[in-house]
Amino acid sequence: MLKVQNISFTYDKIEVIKNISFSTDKGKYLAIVGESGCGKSTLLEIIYGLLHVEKGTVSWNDEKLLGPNFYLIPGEDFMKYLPQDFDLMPYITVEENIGKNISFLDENRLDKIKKLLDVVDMSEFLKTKVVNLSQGQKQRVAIAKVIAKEPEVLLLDEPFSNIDNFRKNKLRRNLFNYLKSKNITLLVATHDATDALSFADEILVMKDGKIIEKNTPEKLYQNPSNVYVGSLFNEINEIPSEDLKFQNPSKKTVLLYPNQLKIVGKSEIKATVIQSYFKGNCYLIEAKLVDTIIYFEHHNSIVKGLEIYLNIEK
Ligand SMILES: Nc1ncnc2c1ncn2[C@@H]1O[C@H](COP(=O)(O)OP(=O)(O)OP(=O)(O)O)[C@@H](O)[C@H]1O
Repeated sequence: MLKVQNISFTYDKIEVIKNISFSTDKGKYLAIVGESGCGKSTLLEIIYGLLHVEKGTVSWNDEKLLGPNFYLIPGEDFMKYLPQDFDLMPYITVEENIGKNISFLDENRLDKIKKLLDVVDMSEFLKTKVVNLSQGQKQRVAIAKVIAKEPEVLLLDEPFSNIDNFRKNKLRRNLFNYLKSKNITLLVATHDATDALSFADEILVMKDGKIIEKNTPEKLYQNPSNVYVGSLFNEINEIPSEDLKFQNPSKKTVLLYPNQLKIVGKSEIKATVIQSYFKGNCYLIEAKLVDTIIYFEHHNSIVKGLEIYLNIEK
């Protein structure tokens, strides 16, 4: 089990990690999400041992990790970290880069390199020098290199930030399934809702250096505690309960995803259409409900100014 207890960290007198505690079990994938600057990368750097913390501890299987003041080379042997600015050696080949993390004594060295390149869909670049790759291709090689050592714990910071959508879906399916099959404990800092919702065992939500939620993807998505949490996964509406004609509401506002509002022939909820945005599988309709701008999904675009009636889908 990876355990983080009461960690705080300060950059230039500004506290950017504020008394954080959490744990995650071996073989689990914990996604770390939150707005830019909330402290995701700093947290990963602390866990890996790049940053020294005055307060708090990080432990793996009940053994306390000692941090950068105790090691000349940062990082623990059983752990690997892929930062946002992945470091590869540009003037050697993809094979040689990945090979740096596999022993020369390993009889299956080349097979292992090929298998890793298969995971990241880069097989045809085995003999290519890294300098001749695109940013997205470099990122895929960096992922292959970091998993080559089969660490017990893997920390990834925005691992698919340079990968196009066309390739991203296949890549993350391959990678997350591969890591699961190896029982590698995974922490991923990400802005991508799919990385977290579709693959993580649990999601940790950060805001201003603190953890504000930790739960399964289903529970977080279906019952977001506030608009900040919901908006990390999807467009979300925060609508005054009275505008939705709720009788004796328990809360002043209600959080609803766009697919939870449906146009009906007649209802008590009347809104005026402002704009329609094509989303591929549907249109996202922007409308005004009393004084609130709301968004809902519809199969057609709707002309500006039209008055429509809405119902809430359970
Ligand atoms: N080297 C540094 N010196 C001073 N402040 C820093 C340094 N690195 C990060 N910070 C600050 O620490 C806070 C947390 O930064 P961090 O990079 O951990 O956020 P993040 O959630 O990973 O952001 P992003 O999603 O944009 O990568 C930010 O306010 C940032 O400005």
